[in-house]
Amino acid sequence: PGSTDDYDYANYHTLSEIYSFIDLLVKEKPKLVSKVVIGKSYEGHPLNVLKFSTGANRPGIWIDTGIHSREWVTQASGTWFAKKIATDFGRNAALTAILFKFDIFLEIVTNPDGYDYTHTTDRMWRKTRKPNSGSDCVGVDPNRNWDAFFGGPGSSRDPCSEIYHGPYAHSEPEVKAIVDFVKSHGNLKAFVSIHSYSQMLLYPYGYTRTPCKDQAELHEVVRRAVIALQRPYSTNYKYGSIINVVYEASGGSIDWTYNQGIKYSYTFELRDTGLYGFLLPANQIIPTAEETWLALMTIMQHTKKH
Ligand SMILES: O=C(NO)N[C@@H](Cc1ccccc1)C(=O)O
Ligand SMILES: [Zn+2]
Repeated sequence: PGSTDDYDYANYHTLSEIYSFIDLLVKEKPKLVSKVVIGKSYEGHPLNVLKFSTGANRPGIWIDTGIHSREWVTQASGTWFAKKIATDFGRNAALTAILFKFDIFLEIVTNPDGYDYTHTTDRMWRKTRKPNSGSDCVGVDPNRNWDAFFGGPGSSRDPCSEIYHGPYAHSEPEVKAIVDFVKSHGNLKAFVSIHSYSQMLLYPYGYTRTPCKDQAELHEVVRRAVIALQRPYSTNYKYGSIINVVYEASGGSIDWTYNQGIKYSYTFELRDTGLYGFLLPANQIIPTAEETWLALMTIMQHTKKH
């Protein structure tokens, strides 16, 4: 399309269509939006991060979608978030205030090789697409590859497993690129990783039942975020720590970011609760993105106040 106004937010798109959207948004809003390439995927696709910034040396808020490639409503929601931020800046007081205090970094296609593969070959692909030496099975679970109790329970050493943790922590270029970005930026105040499905809003830890030190505060934030999310379409979310609400999982991204000192580390599990699962109908993209945005605004406003 000639403009991001004409992009079809109510449909799923290919990798190249999303890359074109990203470049178009940067072209339309050069003062607010820029593209930061934080690395390359195994197959050589650029790891594109949209940066929304109103000035230099701001603390940052990170949002990633699509780390698991089959979770298509997340990349679609990420695209909608990008347009929402660009549209609301200067119009919505709360979002404008957030952007005067924080940069927002949004990685829409966090696993491009896997995403392309779900379009061409296997719609249900979850992992990266790097071959595993000594195995016919391809790919590592990018949400088990982080240096947070790496290789622990709730991950697998079997390259054929959907939760294979990889040969070593940060072995996957898609993960290493974010790790390096987080470390080099050095001033991220919130880190949100968006998955589907189950309708849950989660905070650390996944690898231990020991409550994280900020558990009370994080729980209060997600409680309020879920209430905000519920308003438009009465979508009900469960919330709490990963291990309590979902299952034990080691090597997860937000456990690592939390241990890096990024207190406001959260994972979303978007719609639905299993009726369609990963194959969520396209007509639910916009409602899902709209309700999720309300929860994200709650999280970002809390981050701004503390
Ligand atoms: O993949 C999904 N849902 O998409 N479930 C997540 C659950 C989770 C979330 C956060 C940290 C660890 C584990 C997973 O990676 O297994
Ligand atoms: Zn996932």
